[in-house]
Amino acid sequence: MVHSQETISVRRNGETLTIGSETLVPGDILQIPPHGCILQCDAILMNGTVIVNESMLTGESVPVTKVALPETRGDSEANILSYKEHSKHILFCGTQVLQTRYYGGKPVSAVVLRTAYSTLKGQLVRSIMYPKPVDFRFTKDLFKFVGFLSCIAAVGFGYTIFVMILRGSDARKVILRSLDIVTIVVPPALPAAMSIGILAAQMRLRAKQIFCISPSTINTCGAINTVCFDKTGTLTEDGLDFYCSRAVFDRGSDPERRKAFGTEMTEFHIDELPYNGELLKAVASCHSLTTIDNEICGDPLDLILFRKTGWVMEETQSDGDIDETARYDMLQPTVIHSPVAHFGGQPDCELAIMRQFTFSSSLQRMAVIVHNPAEESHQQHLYVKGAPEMIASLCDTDSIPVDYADVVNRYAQHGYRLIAVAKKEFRMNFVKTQRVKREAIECDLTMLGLIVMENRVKKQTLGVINQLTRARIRTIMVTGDNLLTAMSVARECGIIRPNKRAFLIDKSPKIRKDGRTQLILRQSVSSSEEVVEFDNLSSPSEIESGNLISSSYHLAVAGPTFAIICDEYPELIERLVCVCDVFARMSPDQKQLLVNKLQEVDYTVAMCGDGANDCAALKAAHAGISLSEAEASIAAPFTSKIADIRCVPMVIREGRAALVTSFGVFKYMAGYSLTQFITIMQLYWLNTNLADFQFLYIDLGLITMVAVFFGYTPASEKLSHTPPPTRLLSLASMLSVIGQLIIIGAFQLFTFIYTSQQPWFIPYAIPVSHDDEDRRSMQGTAIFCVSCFQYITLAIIYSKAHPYRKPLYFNIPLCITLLIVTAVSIWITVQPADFIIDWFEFDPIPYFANRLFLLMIAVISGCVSYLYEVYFIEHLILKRREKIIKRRQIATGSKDSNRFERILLSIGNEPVWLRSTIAESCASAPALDTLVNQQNNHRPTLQTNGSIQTSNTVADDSSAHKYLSPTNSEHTDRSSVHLLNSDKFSQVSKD
Ligand SMILES: Nc1ncnc2c1ncn2[C@@H]1O[C@H](COP(=O)(O)OP(=O)(O)OP(=O)(O)O)[C@@H](O)[C@H]1O
Repeated sequence: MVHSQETISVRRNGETLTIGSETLVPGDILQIPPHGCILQCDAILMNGTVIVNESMLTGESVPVTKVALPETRGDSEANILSYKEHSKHILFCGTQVLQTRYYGGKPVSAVVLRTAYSTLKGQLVRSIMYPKPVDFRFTKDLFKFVGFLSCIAAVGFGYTIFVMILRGSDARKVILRSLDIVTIVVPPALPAAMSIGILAAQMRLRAKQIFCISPSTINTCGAINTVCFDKTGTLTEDGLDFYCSRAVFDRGSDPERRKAFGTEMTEFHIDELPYNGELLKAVASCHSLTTIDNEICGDPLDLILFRKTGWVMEETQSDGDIDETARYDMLQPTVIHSPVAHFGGQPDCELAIMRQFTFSSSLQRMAVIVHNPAEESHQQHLYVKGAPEMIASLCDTDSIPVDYADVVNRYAQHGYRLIAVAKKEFRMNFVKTQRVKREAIECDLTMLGLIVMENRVKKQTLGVINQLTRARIRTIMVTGDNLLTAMSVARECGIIRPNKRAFLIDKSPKIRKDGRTQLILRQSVSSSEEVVEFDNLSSPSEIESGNLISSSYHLAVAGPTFAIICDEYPELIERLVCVCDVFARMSPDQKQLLVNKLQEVDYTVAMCGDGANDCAALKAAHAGISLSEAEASIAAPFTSKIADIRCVPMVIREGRAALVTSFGVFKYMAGYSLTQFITIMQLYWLNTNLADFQFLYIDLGLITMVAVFFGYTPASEKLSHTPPPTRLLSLASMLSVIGQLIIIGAFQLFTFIYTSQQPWFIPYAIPVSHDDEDRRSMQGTAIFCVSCFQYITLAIIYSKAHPYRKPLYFNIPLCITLLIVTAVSIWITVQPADFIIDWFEFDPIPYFANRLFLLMIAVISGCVSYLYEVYFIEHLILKRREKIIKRRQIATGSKDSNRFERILLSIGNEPVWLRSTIAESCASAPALDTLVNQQNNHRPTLQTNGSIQTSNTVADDSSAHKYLSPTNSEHTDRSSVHLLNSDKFSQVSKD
């Protein structure tokens, strides 16, 4: 079965894969489209043929083979491109690596492949690897405008035939001239000219270490109004710091207090840990690290934890005798052991990793089966580590401390990243361990403890988020991490503004009367300790009038609740994505779904991320920006070598500059062709034409040179409040081009008439011979001279692009070109040399005063054009547009508030209003009825200005902070989103 269509869609259905209605069986051959695709379970397929094998159908986990890798090149972009270019077949499929290439200055290691592999495994075919084609209104408008120009060409075509026949021209001349008109009106150089701004922007981005593999996306970036950020590695540092571990101890016979967390341990000491140091053994063995060039590589989290244990990893036969790439074929497992006590001593503990279940974002966990050689041969240990909720759901409830949720929430609400660790012991022989299904053994686990990691916000993050907010670009966090951690980080980095209240939507165990899951809204109380700089963000009146993209509230939601809303409340989803700013515990598919939903409500979305779990969203977004050179960059059109989010405003600024450049070039090219069209129409009336040299001077000297340098004006340093127009066929653009043509046409006509009225005027005589056509006419000479300045005026007018580009004088090559052509045009007009008269086939204007008068006509024409553009188009039309945008933003602001209100109402059909408190405050918690009153006071009400207001009786931030601060003083230096603790807070129902 050969599939040669552009895209293939392969769906998993039970144990089979299908393409459309056809079911794949082993042995089937798939032809992969040039841009590649990801198959469900075992393969990233790149441009080639793949034979379907058994493991692809069953989704079996198979080890990745390491292959020899060629020399790497330093240039990151070249590597990305060559990676894409050369990975023609399959990166890995089944048990074989068919082809592997170097990438991003480093070999594509087994680790990278494994990460991608594990992320993809078990999921439906998600995406084509290459960025999707850009669907942008600008391109559509472009085609429409070219269609409009073709109509004008058709009119000119008809006119030419009519005039030529009227003047008695022969058929050859009629055909030649009428077809000439078509090439004049629809300039063939238009596509090349249009890409100049994009190329210049791409070069500037490259200089800033941002590489773009899909240049057409640059223009789209000019219209970005929403940016989704991944959290870990994007907003926060990639490298985490180990903060502490909290082991679970057995505290005796009281079933209530049997399992409890021990104190915070900043070091792993085997003798201080319960269960014989199982937590340490789990942390040391449960990872997917590998050695490349004698260096341990892999997931940063795994790396930090492994280093913290101080244990040693020995991959198969790492004595140098065996080639690194051949080791995966050997059966001997990787061994990790505790450090040797002294020189020549034996390690206390040695563990062999028999099987690895790699980390998966959707499963939120990874696991290993390990064997201790000192134990009986069939005795195996399973160590699992992952998201606390996920691990808890796989554990025996008896093994989970009662305060588990409290402890997890307390760390999470201060922005710590948590990993839970669990174990299981079982007996199984080696062969079975290789075959056993993951789900079959990852159950009935014993909780070993929590690992707490510090995940600091990058120092550049806050500034960039503020910059985007000032430019009224919406920022959203979409992360796979815990909701409370996400909200804390969102507040710290300014996505949740310090002056705003945050609510989170949660699912309740209750079912509504209509059979849908009941949703509840919880309120988070913000700490006011972090003051985010607003600079000149907005005047208070602007905020009051709702002139900000977001309303006065922030909403947050976690993946599982998001899934329920998608399934059971489809009518809410559109409103939700308009007002919700934090999306946590999102699986890779949900990240992509969110981007799609935002696009459906007409947002132009950029996604910035770094992990394999962001690939789908990076590809789905209008502009995907990858901060990593690993797998994310394959899906994203932009890859920043500098791994922080400063690249986002840079890309948007360059995108805006490129977009306005494309607009400018297009209007310039349209203006030029129509100006020439007007000139030609008049000359055809006389049955003459411009001379070859005149055409050459206009096309090469004036148009091509100007068009080449047009895009070199750098992007403005500041992100302006209003985005550039994205519609080519907007009122302003159309009025500009048409108005300029009327002005240009009027002045040319005046020149034509003026010349023919002069006493020295000699009318054009139609030549007798066809072979040596004499095109010299006085009107032709006069119009040519005036039109040269009109082209220059158009270039000056259309290369202005404040506030998206710097002023024209920053574009030195263009300024020099304009100065040279102006000087040459003055010379040609006022005092042409004999050879110029000869080459340009002038019928010279005899008197200097008249030639000067022509120059004056050109100057007046230029001034009128300039004033028309500046005062009529920019001040009247574009300023009005800005006002309309502002008004719309106000309307959107209140619409968002309305949406928010409606969400509250929809959720609150049977409202359960929840007041946030935590364990410590419960002792002094007010009585239930007090809480009911308080809660009702907190109910948001819609204000006249459309914003939502809660009562002033909300506990002030400082008191909330006093209540909610954890005992450890180190916590206080982190911004916190103080949220309810699900078990301990007082739940207040208003039904
Ligand atoms: N190497 C790992 N081993 C085990 N569990 C992990 C590992 N890395 C992450 N986790 C857990 O799985 C969860 C989901 O991880 P995922 O990579 O999808 O998102 P993230 O890294 O937390 O956030 P982001 O989407 O912002 O990068 C994490 O919150 C963490 O609890």
